[in-house]
Amino acid sequence: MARADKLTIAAGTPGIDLMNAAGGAVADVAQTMLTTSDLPSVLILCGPGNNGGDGFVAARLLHERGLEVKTLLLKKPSSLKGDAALAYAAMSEAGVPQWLPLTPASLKKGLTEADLVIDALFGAGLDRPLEGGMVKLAGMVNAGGVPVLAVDLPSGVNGADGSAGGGAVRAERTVTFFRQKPGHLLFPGRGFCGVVDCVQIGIKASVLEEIEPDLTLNDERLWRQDWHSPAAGGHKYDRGHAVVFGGPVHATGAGRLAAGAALRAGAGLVTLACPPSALMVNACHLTAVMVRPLRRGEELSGDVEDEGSAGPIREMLEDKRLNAALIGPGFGVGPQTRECVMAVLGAVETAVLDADALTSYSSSPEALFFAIAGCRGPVVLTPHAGEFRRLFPDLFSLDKLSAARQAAQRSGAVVVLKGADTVIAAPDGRAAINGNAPAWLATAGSGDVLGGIILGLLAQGMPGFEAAAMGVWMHGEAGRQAGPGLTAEDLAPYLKPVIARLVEKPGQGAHEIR
Ligand SMILES: NC(=O)C1=CN([C@@H]2O[C@H](COP(=O)(O)OP(=O)(O)OC[C@H]3O[C@@H](n4cnc5c(N)ncnc54)[C@H](O)[C@@H]3O)[C@@H](O)[C@H]2O)[C@@H](O)CC1
Ligand SMILES: [K+]
Repeated sequence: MARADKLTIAAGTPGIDLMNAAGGAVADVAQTMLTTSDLPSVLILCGPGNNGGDGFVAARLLHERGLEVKTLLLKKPSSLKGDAALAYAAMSEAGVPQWLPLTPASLKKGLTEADLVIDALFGAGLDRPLEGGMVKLAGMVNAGGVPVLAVDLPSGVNGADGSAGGGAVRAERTVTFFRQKPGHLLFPGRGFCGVVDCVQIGIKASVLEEIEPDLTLNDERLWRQDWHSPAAGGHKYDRGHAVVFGGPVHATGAGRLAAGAALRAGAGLVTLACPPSALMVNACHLTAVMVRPLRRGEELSGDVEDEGSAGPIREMLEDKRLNAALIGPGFGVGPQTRECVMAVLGAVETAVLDADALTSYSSSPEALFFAIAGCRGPVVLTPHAGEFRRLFPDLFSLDKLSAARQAAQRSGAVVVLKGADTVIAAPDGRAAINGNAPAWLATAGSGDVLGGIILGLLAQGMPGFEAAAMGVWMHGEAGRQAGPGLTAEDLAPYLKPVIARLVEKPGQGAHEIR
């Protein structure tokens, strides 16, 4: 954002114009939040930098529009610099009532009188967690029972990574500028933002051509051009033949959920390969998905090395029409699983590794990364936080974005670090943060469906990062469509309307974040 501002200012737009546009947008949203009182009263908390500057602009405009405005300042106006100083001067000139210092006493009184609080304390310039007196003031705002509109970011939230180590102001709405920031999408920051409005203030999208951001919000602009509807004269084999390696008779559901989702996501054919003892139960539940018995030393206990356990997998994958594989869900943890993962990575074009396939490498992650390096096409890892920690113990303490990015670089795989704010990261440094997942998606089997969707997209020939990102997005959309009370079984059918909408919306051009 700092570079976007700088480039815009260098191209001839004065910084104060940007600030006036930003403060104007804040004032507009503030008014939409004030519908009940005849003479609404707005309490504006202004910090020492340009975030405070946006607050001064909003104060001036709301005062000019006849609202009662009260400003509490963290620092004396004489310490203000640049655009913030200009905005303060304009506010004073407009006759906004005299400011007061922000103290627990002035805040307490202000909160009893206000219909709305505008938090313009810290935005993009937050350079450390809130501490001491600031923590107390944020706590008072949060306990005050008055709705809060945050300017750019709720004060205390780090825009770059979503951390909020010292706590933060809890906003009902947040107005941000030009583009959403990671802090609006990543938890815990996201939890403080409320509804986020992203408004345009005169920064041209063309500045991004120079900045070349390698981080985006995960939506169709990222991957739509890499996904194609079936060709009119096409054949099912044009869209790949995916294989899911399923678990033993007591753990068949995960593989079935994944296989069904892969087919629904558009793979031409899907085969579920499972131990012979599990064949009947899978066959009883599946129709369009094919089943195939595959002996893999299942009679041996999980901790016994068995060189031969992966032989049948190798044999099966000699059929080169089987171009994409998923292994891990319900598969079991142990050396046999490692054997099978090695066989898959050595033979198939592209693969998704999930659940037990990841956990089986807890004590030897380097062996997995070595095998990934030897795989012909993209490999996607889909760990949840626990699986991630087992595979990348030293990265777990990092913020989610850095953790996923470093994991992708280290493993050579596309990493989908799952959660309410799933991060998708590629080994080349690109990353996307997902924002469409409803809380209802946190349910048993949901991850198996996600693995299956990504598998289905890979089978169709999509590149790894785009397939993973699109899969995560489709999973979120299906969850939204399925709605409250959903279970994992509901998700695959709800992919149908999601895909229908994508088909109706071909070719994407330049874009603006809403
Ligand atoms: N031209 C521009 O740069 C524009 C900036 N805009 C606004 O400017 C903001 C960024 O302004 P700044 O870079 O001045 O930064 P901020 O105003 O967000 O904060 C910086 C100030 O806060 C202090 N600070 C940081 N963390 C603190 C903490 N934990 N406790 C106490 N003090 C702390 C810093 O020492 C510094 O004085 C954006 O968030 C946005 O609201 C908008 O007006 C649009 C145009
Ligand atoms: K703020």
